[in-house]
Amino acid sequence: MGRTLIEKLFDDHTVVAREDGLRLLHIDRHYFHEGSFHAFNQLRARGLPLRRPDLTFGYGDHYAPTDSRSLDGIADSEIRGIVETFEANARAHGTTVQRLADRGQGIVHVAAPETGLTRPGMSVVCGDSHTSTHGALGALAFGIGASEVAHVLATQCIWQALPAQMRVVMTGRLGQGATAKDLALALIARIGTGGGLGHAIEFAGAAVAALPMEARLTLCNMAIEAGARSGIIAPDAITAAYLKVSERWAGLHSDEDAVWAREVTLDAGAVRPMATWGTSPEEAVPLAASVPRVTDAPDAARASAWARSLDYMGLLGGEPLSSLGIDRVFLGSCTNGRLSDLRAAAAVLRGRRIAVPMLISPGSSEVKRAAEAEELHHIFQEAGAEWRESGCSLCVGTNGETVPAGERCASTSNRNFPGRQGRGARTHLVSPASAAASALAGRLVAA
Ligand SMILES: CC(C)[C@H](C(=O)O)[C@@H](O)C(=O)O
Ligand code: SF4
Repeated sequence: MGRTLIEKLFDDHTVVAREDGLRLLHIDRHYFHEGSFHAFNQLRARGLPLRRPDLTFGYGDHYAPTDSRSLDGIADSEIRGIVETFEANARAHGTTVQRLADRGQGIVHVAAPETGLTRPGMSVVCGDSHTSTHGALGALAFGIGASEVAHVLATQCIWQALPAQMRVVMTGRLGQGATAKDLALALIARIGTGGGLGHAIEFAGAAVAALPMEARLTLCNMAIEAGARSGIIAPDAITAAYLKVSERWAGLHSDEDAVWAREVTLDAGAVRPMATWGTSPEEAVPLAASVPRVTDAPDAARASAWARSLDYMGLLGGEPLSSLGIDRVFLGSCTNGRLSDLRAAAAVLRGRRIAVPMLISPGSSEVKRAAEAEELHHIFQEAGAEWRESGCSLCVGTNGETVPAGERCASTSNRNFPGRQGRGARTHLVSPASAAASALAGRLVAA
């Protein structure tokens, strides 16, 4: 029987296979950020050394201030303490670490792939759900919990069950003005945030094959919002060009006769620029459409979820999205903080002035340097936007940057749960081009 790419990578990394189906997998890359301090505490409590400092890489991202690159620039002593602990743990265990002022600093899911650390065929884990991003490079990549992080620190291995295999085939060519972010939102709107639960998703089809690498990273990043723990795309010539290598990774693809527990087909040509209207990534519609009414809900469960979402978002239902005034815009995050994302926004903003505040945080310090080399920052600043340093920033607000309660924010990040960008903040997830167009209009619109 044929195997899927994920099944092959599981087999390749299996050290021990237990009778109950659990496998002990060897981990090729373990990335960590400030949030992994619990795991380092567990390691210390048990008096264990770090098994493979050479395969463990730290990135300061969640608590990174975007207005300064020095620890002293962090006014909040609790936040400063978390960043200090992160750096101290890396130092104590001799890992590579990207601190605030280091050239390689950035959001782990942006900075690690761009330096070629994540490669096809590898197993990659991080104590962070969006580790699925790295699957865009043909790696078996998934987020793990704190006690699992401790296990990896101590053994460089992890026990895992093989997930069910799901294939999402995206046919045709991406529609006019639509991006990988819109593809992801359209998929999640269709299958729901539980659509990929218990599954690893392989993205395939002509529309996926045509996506540049940064767009693939965006797509796999959002696999977790569809409920899956992993997203993966078979490596090809685009992967090789991105990594600047000539390999072709023979065998790193699903066999023709592989068996899929679930298959979904999406016509990419029909996908339009999307936005979320509610408090779940599945509550998304085309920007040209209207907010749904509770009475449109397909079932009673959805009707009550929608009612709660509309209430939190300050909406009645029925409003055209383009009539919704916004208070601010965030461009950044591990979903859409890469150079191509900044270019897409700059193309919309060039020579124009924004109507509402816009904060731009590049996904990594390298993205920042590359954008400045192209003078994108001048376009942003002349448009009136704030050009900041790299970090998770307004995606999650753990660095202290938040959206004030009641404000509506068009954001290129990946989550819109209540309070995600700050207590009472109202998030509308969009692509970089739509975020820029919305900043100009002061309303939610497509470019
Ligand atoms: C803080 C971290 C563990 C969390 C995650 O797992 O994804 C964060 O990155 C997020 O996006 O919510
Ligand atoms: S940018 Fe957002 S989604 Fe990505 S790792 Fe940071 S907090 Fe999580």
